[in-house]
Amino acid sequence: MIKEQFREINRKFVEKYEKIDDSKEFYEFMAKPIRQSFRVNTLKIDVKSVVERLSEEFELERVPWCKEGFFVYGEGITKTPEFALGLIFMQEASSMIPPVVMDLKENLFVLDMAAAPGAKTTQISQYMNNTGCVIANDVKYSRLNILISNVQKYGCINVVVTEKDGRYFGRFRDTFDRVLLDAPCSNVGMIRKNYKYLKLWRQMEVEALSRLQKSLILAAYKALKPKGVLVYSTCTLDPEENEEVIDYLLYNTDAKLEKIKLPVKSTEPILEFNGKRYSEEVKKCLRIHPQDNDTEGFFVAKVVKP
Ligand SMILES: C[S@@+](CC[C@H](N)C(=O)[O-])C[C@H]1O[C@@H](n2cnc3c(N)ncnc32)[C@H](O)[C@@H]1O
Repeated sequence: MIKEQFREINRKFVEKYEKIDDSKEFYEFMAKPIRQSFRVNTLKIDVKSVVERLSEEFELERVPWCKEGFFVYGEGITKTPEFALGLIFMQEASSMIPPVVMDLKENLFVLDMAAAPGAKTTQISQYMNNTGCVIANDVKYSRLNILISNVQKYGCINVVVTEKDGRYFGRFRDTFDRVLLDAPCSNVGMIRKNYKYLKLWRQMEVEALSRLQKSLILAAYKALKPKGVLVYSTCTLDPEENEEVIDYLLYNTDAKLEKIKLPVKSTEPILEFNGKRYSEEVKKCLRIHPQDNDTEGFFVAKVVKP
């Protein structure tokens, strides 16, 4: 049984996840290899042309919640000229959601607080049609090369890359029209991609990340303009890194949550965990378990500033 295999690798993980999702499907999908998907880069080409050409070689299936997104079946998509030329970006389907719900349009001032390697930065730039300005920031010098090379490869001329701790941006009060905090997290959603994330998972690390995420989201909210939109996302399923972070923001600021309406299946957000009760408002967040849509596990919250 898959759960028992998981237990052999990381007993504490299974003990905790018995309280989050103990279904057979959860473990089945956690062990199943992830489907490949890509997003068409409409800064360089239209969706129809790419789909027509790639359909000669691959079976494609639309991602229901992202009109430029496709699942791809068959080997070799990263060996195609489309990939080499930056016409498609290999991106996990659930990770396409945050830019889709940011209400992006031309000429906005946007902060992508934790941006490397740039999947969402390039998607944001694309939705702004290369206008306005996107500050794509990451704290890790070693990850900036890949961020910069993706920005160049995908033809994003409205992006400026910075190397700061995300909390630095809190000083720019009421500045950005949109902020994305795609936070560093314990990567439980990525276990499907690589079992190393199961081996590496530690509750102590989850708690440390939760503290970091709370300070990052507070800075992100400070930097947001009134009437602006802040999107918070993680690719993990631990409530301390998801609902608890959003509950913390709601408790400490005047932030409001907006319900995310997309054609995507989801799991009820968690309202109470280990004796901590969260605001009922967190019901508006999107908690995606791997079996919901056969994707990575993912969490998204859409916040607005009055
Ligand atoms: C989930 S990844 C971001 C993925 C990226 N948004 C994308 O779509 O390609 C989280 C990122 O947060 C960065 N990070 C970690 N701590 C940070 C901090 N204090 N401030 C800013 N970025 C941070 C990591 O280096 C990592 O690149």
